[in-house]
Amino acid sequence: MTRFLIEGRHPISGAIEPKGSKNAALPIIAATLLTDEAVTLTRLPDIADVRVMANLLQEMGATVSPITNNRATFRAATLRHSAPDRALSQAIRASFLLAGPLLARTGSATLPRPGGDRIGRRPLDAHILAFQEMGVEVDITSDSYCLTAPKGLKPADIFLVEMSVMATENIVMAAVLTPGTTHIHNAASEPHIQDLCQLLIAMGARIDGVGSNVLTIEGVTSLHGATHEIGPDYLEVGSFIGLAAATGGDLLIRNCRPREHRMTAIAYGRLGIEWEVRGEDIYLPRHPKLEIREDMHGALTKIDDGPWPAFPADLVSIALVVATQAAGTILIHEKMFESRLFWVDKLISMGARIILCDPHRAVVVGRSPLFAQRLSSPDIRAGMALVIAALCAEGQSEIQNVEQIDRGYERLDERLRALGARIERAD
Ligand SMILES: CC(=O)N[C@H]1[C@@H](OP(=O)(O)OP(=O)(O)OC[C@H]2O[C@@H](n3ccc(=O)[nH]c3=O)[C@H](O)[C@@H]2O)O[C@H](CO)[C@@H](O)[C@@H]1O
Ligand SMILES: C=C(OP(=O)(O)O)C(=O)O
Repeated sequence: MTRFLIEGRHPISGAIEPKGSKNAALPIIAATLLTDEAVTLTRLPDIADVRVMANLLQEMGATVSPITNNRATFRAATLRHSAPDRALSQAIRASFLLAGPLLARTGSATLPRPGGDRIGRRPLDAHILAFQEMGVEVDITSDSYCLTAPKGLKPADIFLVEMSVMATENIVMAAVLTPGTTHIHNAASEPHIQDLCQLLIAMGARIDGVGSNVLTIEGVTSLHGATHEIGPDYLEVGSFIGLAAATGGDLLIRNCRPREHRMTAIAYGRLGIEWEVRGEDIYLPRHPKLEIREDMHGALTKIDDGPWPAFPADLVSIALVVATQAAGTILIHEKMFESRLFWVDKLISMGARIILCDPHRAVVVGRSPLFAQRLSSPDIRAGMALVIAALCAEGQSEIQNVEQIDRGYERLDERLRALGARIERAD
């Protein structure tokens, strides 16, 4: 089990560039199955989840070049089967994104229950119900989903039962090769969904409404190869902003699409964090003292999450750890995942003053001096939040199960060392 050894209380300083978005790269790799031609991806994050997804494609018969300088080429000239490897599928949530492209290309897909972060129930109902509207026959057992479209996929006027990110992506990928017009209402619209749609359009797909909650897809008979640059990971950017602010550092984040951070600026503003937009860069000055901003009339403020463009669920753990370093009191309300906040007991063991009211709400009383601890990373974002806590804490902390962090952040230790952090990797 890989560990990080972190010595706290050394502010970071310097410049960093975000890697490509994990949550864009994963559906985009799945989308390369929609053509028999080559698709080249640049700014592809070299992270564990991407390698698992690439292995899943290879095992089905696609060729995948090694990832070199964040660039790789995928080609699914022929496919040997449509039942992705069980063990690999169970390692990542995004394996279920193979369902849409496999149904469109081969008329069938057999997948186990996917893996990924254990942060709540994480239903797949929105995917399955929408596939059924497209004519897919579904056989669900306790641990697998067998999907078949014996008469081919049919276009549909779909209203998703919830604004699910991966369900939207799966249905878009199924619909681009389905003759006729498919509408997806109540579609999710996160930057990674927009990124997937841009790749599909570059491959010849016809999609209207990108970035909105209603997508209209005119099916085409075939898609062709393309070269596509993946967008910067706004979750990595939000994590770096939180890390720099909490440790009292200053940071220039290059080439990070500041327009994708307007809601994060509002939420982080409640923690006293402010930054300058410099073209495509964000400059975060040193914040000698973070102070939680009260709402009008001195009311206690809150940070809560929701589907885009609301504050992203994947930044809730980061906001929570930053709040422990800001003077004042704040409610953190995680509305989407039932079990995402349970890791706060680890922060409490480091000295943080937090009341976990119920699985969705935590009250943080800030400015706690944190003390080093030996901790295990429960999921990607809580793992990153623990790294931030350790960088703020007095003494040397050990964070175990770094494999979770490596799923989503490329070479985090090396990149933070370049900013002055005292962090080492150990086996
Ligand atoms: C590979 C990938 O892209 N994973 C992301 C994707 O997961 P994923 O696509 O699995 O997440 P979903 O959008 O389906 O749902 C996330 C959670 O939010 C709940 N929900 C969703 C929509 C809604 O309107 N109301 C509601 O309560 C769902 O029941 C679920 O518990 O989106 C999540 C939500 O942004 C992110 O945390 C994950 O990092
Ligand atoms: C929840 C996350 O990822 P996944 O959906 O891949 O488990 C995440 O990126 O924070």
